Amino acid sequence: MNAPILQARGLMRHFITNKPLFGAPSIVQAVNGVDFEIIEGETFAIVGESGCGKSTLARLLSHLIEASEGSVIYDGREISGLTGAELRDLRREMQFIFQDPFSSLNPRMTVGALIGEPLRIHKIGTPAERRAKVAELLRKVGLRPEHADRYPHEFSGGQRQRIGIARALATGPRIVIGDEPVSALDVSIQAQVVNILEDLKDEFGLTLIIIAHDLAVIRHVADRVAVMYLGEIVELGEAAEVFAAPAHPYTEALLSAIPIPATGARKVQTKIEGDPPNPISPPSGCRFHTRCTYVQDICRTERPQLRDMDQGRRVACHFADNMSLEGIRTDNQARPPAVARRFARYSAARASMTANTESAKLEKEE
Ligand SMILES: Nc1ncnc2c1ncn2[C@@H]1O[C@H](COP(=O)(O)OP(=O)(O)OP(=O)(O)O)[C@@H](O)[C@H]1O
Repeated sequence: MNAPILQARGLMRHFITNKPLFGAPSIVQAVNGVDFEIIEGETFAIVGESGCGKSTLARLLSHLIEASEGSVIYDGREISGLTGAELRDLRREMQFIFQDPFSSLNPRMTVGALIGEPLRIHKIGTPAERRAKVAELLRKVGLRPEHADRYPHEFSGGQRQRIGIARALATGPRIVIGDEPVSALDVSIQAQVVNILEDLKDEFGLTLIIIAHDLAVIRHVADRVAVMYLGEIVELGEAAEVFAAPAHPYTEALLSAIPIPATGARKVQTKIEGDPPNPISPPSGCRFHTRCTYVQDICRTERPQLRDMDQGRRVACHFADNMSLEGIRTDNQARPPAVARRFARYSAARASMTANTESAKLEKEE
């Protein structure tokens, strides 16, 4: 059974901006209290519109920035307390792939130096071993060892992102976080790069966290998906099932904007109008109520909690109930085998976490 490798608990990050609103400093609620766990070996996607807090969440998970409140637990340890060797281990074990392959690679370094740099920083191997590792990684991402002597500008966008992937894999990480890893690339090569990432994930036994504003990018690769709106998670569940039957009106609206592959047409079921509200002054009640087709009075005043529904799904909506999940197969037998396996793994991990939390509570009480 795979255990949770990363957990967010009541995670919050607020920024104080320099632009005062009515004379007082403004506070941007970039991430506003999120709870979830990522299971070792899964591909976990975080999706939502631009500005909803995805990148801030990724930076919190990897301890690149401090949380305002709440905690991140990596492999059973709270990361805010890590220092020295433990912090270096975390940096080695958790690597990033950035959005823009044009600006994220230093143009003055050769590809070999770029891929080998994390090995040098972490003092892994001799120079000869590092060169051999660079050659191996170049092959793994579909490039050639002789490309090590060239410079990033000699490569296409897709090739540069492969170089970024090779660099991320150099230190043998356990978790790779791709922050919009393909959104700067031509649509025709996005799938290639995502597939390489997925293949390498299986080969190296990685846990993959993919951040995307475009659901089409993660549709075929994510095991589970967390949908964010204005700093909060509004829906979380098995990707195949969230895609088949979205329970939150925002997820439904996001999905309706995905082009239908055969025709390129957009399947418009639910309209999502306007831009997301400003996270400096988010709407009261449900943050999505100003754009929700199904809005009711209660949505304007009471904030819905993220609650457990059927089949590991968690949803924050006053009106999401089991009815909206009726399209989902209820018995594990009827699921496609891969989904059934992942679901079993996830349910078992959740059950063990709940049991651990309960026994910790009991110990505390005793
Ligand atoms: N250092 C910062 N100081 C002030 N505000 C910030 C800072 N970093 C992020 N924000 C604000 O926090 C909110 C969330 O930003 P974030 O970059 O995490 O969103 P995102 O979903 O990743 O968006 P995008 O896809 O456009 O990068 C935005 O309103 C952003 O302007």
